[in-house]
Parts: sequence; C-alpha cells; structure tokens
Amino acid sequence: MIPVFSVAQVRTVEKAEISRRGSEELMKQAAAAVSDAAVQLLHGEPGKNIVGLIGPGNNGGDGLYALANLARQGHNATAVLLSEKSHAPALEELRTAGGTITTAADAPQAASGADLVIDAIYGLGYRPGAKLPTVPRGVPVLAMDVPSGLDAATGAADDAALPAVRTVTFGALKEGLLTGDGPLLTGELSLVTLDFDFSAQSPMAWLVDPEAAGQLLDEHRSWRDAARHKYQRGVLGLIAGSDRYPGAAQLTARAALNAGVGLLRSHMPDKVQAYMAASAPEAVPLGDQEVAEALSQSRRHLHGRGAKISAWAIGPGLDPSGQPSEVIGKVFSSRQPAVIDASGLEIVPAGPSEQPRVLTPHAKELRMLLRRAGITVTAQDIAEEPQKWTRWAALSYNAVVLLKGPTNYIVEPGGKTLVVCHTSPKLATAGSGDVLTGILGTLLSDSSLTGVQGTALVSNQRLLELTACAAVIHGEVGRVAAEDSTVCATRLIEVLPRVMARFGF
Ligand SMILES: NC(=O)C1=CN([C@@H]2O[C@H](COP(=O)(O)OP(=O)(O)OC[C@H]3O[C@@H](n4cnc5c(N)ncnc54)[C@H](O)[C@@H]3O)[C@@H](O)[C@H]2O)[C@@H](O)CC1
Repeated sequence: MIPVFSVAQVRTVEKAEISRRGSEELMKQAAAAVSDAAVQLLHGEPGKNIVGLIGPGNNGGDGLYALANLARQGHNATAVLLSEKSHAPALEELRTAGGTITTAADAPQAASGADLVIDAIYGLGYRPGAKLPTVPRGVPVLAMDVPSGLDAATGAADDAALPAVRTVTFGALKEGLLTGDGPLLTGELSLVTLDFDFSAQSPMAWLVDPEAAGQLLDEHRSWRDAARHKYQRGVLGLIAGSDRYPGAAQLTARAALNAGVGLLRSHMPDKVQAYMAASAPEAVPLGDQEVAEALSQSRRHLHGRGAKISAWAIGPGLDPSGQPSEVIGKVFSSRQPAVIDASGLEIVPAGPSEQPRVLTPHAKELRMLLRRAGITVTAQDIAEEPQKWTRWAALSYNAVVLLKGPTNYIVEPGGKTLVVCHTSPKLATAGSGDVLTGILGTLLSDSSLTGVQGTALVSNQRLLELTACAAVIHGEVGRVAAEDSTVCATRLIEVLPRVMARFGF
C-alpha cells in the first residue's frame, strides 16, 4: 500500500529535503526518472522527436533537465518556453547537451511533429485559470509530477488541462492525483520517492494498486488451503432478488461462482429461485428455516469448519419497499460478515452493530445512507469531500464503507482510509455493482482470507483490506473486459475467472 499525503504535507517535507540536499540535486533526480520513463514510452527507439512544454517554476526546471538527458542520448529534444521566466542552470544544461530552445509561438508546430510531449508547465504550484497549450490528438503526453491544469490539492482540473498517458510524480502521492478529475488526467501513475522522509507525517489515506492487492491476499493464504473442502473454503449466503428485479440476483450469484466461492446458498422469492436454477445451477436454495438454523449454528461456529454460512451478501435486486423481512433482520443482527449493497442499503439499520459489515454505496446511495442516519448533505458536498462523508457513514453504521466511483474510497469507523483508482470508465454500467458484491462476498466467505475461525469476529482492518482487494479485482476485470470490447455485467462475469487466477485463486 502506498501512502497518500496532502500538498501541505509534501511541501513541508520538500522544504526540509531541499535544505538538506539542495534543490538542484532533487531536480536532477526527478528529471532522470522522467527521462527513463520517456525512453520506456518510446520503446527504447533512438532519434525520436521529444518536445518539452516548459513552465516558469521548478516543474519547468525538472523538464529542462529531463530534455537535456534525452538530448545526450541522441534524441531531438526541444524545449518550448511558455514563460519569460525559466530555470537558468537547467536551460544552460539543455543548450550544452545540444537541445533546441523555442518559445510559445512555436508550440503548435513543435507539438504536431512530436513523438512524445513532456508536460513540465505546472506541477505542485499550479493555481487554477492558466492559459494552457493544446497537444494534438494522438501525441502521447508524459506529465512531470502533476498534469498541468490539475490542482494537486483538490483534484479539480481546468477544462484545458493536459491529459497524460503517464504521470511520474515526485516525493509522494498527492491527494489531488487520486481524487476528482485526478485519475482521469494522470494516466498510468508512478511514484519516485526521491528518498524523502515522511516519517513525521500521517498519511491521509493509502493507495491499493494491483500489486498491493496481490500482496494483501498472499499474506493470508496458507499451503493448507489446498486441502480444504467446499464448506471450509467458504459458504456465501446470498439474499437478493425480487419479482421486480430478478436479474441482479443472478448477476451476483454468477459473479460469486466465477470468483470461485466454495458454495453458494441463495435466499430469494420462488420465481427468482426458478431463474437461478437455470442461470446459476451450482447455487443451492436456502429457505427461511435454513437461515434460522445457520444463524443458530453460527453461535458456535461463525466461520470455517462447522459453519453453515460463513458470510452474507445482501441487497442486489431486493424489493426496496418497506422494512427488512424478519429473516433479513435476523441476519443483520448476527455476527457473521456481510456485504450490503443496492436495496440492502435502504434497510440496513444505522447505529451500533455487532455484525462485521461492508456497505458499498455509490454517491447517491451514500447521501441516502447519511440521510437515514440523520445527516443531510448535498451531492456537491460529497463530490468535494468524499473521504469525509464516507467516514461519517462508516461511523453512523459502524461499518466499513466503500464509496464507489472513478476513485473508490474505503473507510472504516476509526478513519483509516484505503483508495482504489485501478478501474475503467466502462465499468459505469448497470449490474457492475452486483458483480462487485459477488466478488467481495466470495472473499468475505473465505476464512483463510478473513483470518478467523470458530467464533472470533473479523476485524475492521481485515474487512477494509479485503474490500480494497475486491475493488482492485473488479477494476482489473473492467480493464480486461474493456480492452477489445464494450462492457456489460455479463461480460465482466465472463472475464472474472481469468482475473481471479491472476490473483492466485
Ligand atoms: N515536491 C518535490 O519534492 C519536488 C518538486 N520538484 C518540482 O517542483 C515543482 C513545484 O515547483 P514550484 O513550486 O516552482 O511550482 P510549479 O513549477 O508548479 O509552478 C509555479 C510557477 O507557476 C506559476 N503559476 C502557477 N499557476 C499559474 C497560473 N494559473 N497562471 C500563471 N502562472 C501560474 C507561479 O507563479 C510560479 O511561477 C513540483 O511540481 C516538481 O515538479 C522537483 O524539482 C523535485 C522535488
């Protein structure tokens, strides 16, 4: 997991590092990382036309040093100075290295012939409202530290901001790269820490990327898992579906099955159960009486050996009218882990709860959850401070809450926050959330991953981590599915087994 800091925290550490090591050395290290990234983007091919758009501050200085490196390696490196001010020692270095130096008037012509544009106009010091040059469609942009036009503190971007295919950021991940417009503009994001010492700063959040998700999952696996039978592997109880929404239950069920759940038990109206027999024949129906028995047994065995159900997935396609049925009410007051989504969010009780639970709202559902807990917020409030309002929901429901969107915020009541940006815009399609519920339900049903046996409760920390892993897997499924086709939930489910295998399932 990679820590995320505010711009103010980065500035504090940067100041200390500059006084310790000098700004020129830091700039050259930053520049070296970017010239390496440029070579990689150009597949190591020689003699390429590389144009740097250079701003007035240190970001521009970084860009000039990167161009000088590339000129020395034999590329045609051109700096377009967009301001009268530029970093003199770096400009001199570029001249000596044989680079070309031009001014703003030449920008359109230079950029149109470029194989790669390096965006070194503005970084951390950007104030909204600058006039920014345009880069011709199809020319890849490599951003230094922060894409120009993006506010690294808030994640808000100007319309003229420069979308990058890759951003190499320095020192630490800044909040604004991961929130609001940030993930849409950065492209592939990589961090060069420059060995900055952040030990005196508490991160605002932690980014979970595919590598971190893989590590988290591996930490909890044991070689003994290979010998488990289906009940030990995990039994997911799915409470979903209604005459009005029969499809969502099938999508969650098929996602759980394709995610590799040990056994799926389905509690749903008869008509929906009949569809289930056709679309997910592996699922075993679960009646009211059996739910009561499973809950009674769970007083002795919550998970693993001896448990009839090891986790619950509640909500996809449930009839949203009115109160929870008696049986759902009993599950909500049990101590077994649950993921609660969609219509389940309209009936989950607010207030203290013994059940280790994950709520998975999108922004509109988060507003509804907060309203049910007596907190009124606007859509704008949530857009501006997603982490804060997700935390309020986590506190109000004593649950881990995953706010879904281009940036996924996962917050536990104590405030620890994980962020997942590994996603695809094509995931914004009906039924995609039902697939996530199936994946997360499967992870929660696996006692190896939850790390508990007998009657111990799953910790919020573990719930938080598994939720982030499910969000990463879901994002990866979206990316793989979107590679060569449009995306619908059924397509996601088709791709899921391959992606689960990549994560060691
Ligand atoms: N954070 C770090 O640890 C490091 C930072 N370095 C670089 O330093 C950068 C920060 O440098 P600076 O503080 O000089 O900031 P920037 O280089 O981002 O920009 C500051 C300059 O841009 C001008 N400016 C900002 N918004 C404007 C607008 N809307 N219209 C017109 N002019 C505008 C300012 O007046 C100032 O001259 C980082 O982004 C990074 O690239 C690196 O050199 C190495 C290490």
